[in-house]
Amino acid sequence: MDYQKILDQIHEELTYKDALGKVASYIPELAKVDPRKFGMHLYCDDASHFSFGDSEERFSIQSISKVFTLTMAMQLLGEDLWERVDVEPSGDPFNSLTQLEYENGVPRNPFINSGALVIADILVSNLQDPKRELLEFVRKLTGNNTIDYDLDVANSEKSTGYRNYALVNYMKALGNIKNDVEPIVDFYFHQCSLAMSCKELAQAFMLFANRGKLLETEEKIISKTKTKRINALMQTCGFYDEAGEFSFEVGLPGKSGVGGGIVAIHPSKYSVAVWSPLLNKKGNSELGMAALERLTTLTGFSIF
Ligand SMILES: NC(=O)CC[C@H](N)C(=O)O
Repeated sequence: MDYQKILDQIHEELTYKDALGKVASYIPELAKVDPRKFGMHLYCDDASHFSFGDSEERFSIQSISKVFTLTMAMQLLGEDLWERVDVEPSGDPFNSLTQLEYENGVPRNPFINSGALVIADILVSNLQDPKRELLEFVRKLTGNNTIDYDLDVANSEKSTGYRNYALVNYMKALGNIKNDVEPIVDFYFHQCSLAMSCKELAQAFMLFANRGKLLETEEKIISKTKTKRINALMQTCGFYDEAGEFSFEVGLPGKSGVGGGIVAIHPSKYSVAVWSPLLNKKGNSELGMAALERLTTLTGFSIF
């Protein structure tokens, strides 16, 4: 498969000029990002790399970080985790409060904000220094020790993160949060501020395309069963109330973030990341979704 040729075609076909989406502005620091940015990186299971555009420029990975924290929490708690968070698509926006009301404070899944905040609570309970351990985990997956939090983004979100504070407070009132509110949201805003490039995200997510092992060393990070479950959750819940649309158009497990990044994997073939900060109304990258639709159409392969 000539992946570079396919990526070049995608680069030629798609431009920010045709996109109707908008850069996220509810986190003030994200509003400063250049809307013309567009990059894509595909990492193949034979260790070859293919890319175009701004694929090596770091951006705020935002909700993509929820896959890393879920992986860490699954390692720590095993099956007990599912008593605190469910595994069903929400059909609601990522920051919705309403479902919690009639579902007793148990979030629908770990990829909506409420679910990720419960995961953050679990990591705060079980780890000495969760921010450092998350950083170490992501650095290990990428083999890159320069990956770090963007403190301007973390502080910016903290200053406007009323909904996330509300979600934690509400779940605490309903008994599904164990720690104080502040350390949980502090960890959550940091995880969302992780700055990574498409190349680094594709490297980090290869684990999920490679049955839980690092590609370079074959070191096992998580079991095949956990890998299967994380991929299933990305497939059904990775795009909030647009998870069906992403499955329909692209047909791969994936995860998006309001920084404009999307990562997807094709088990036993590749991991791929794309970045364009222009978001559609559901908070997913408009060009990113289009690029991945073209990828599975032009290659003729998806998981379906
Ligand atoms: N969908 C996202 O990427 C949302 C993450 C963002 N930090 C928030 O909590 O609102």
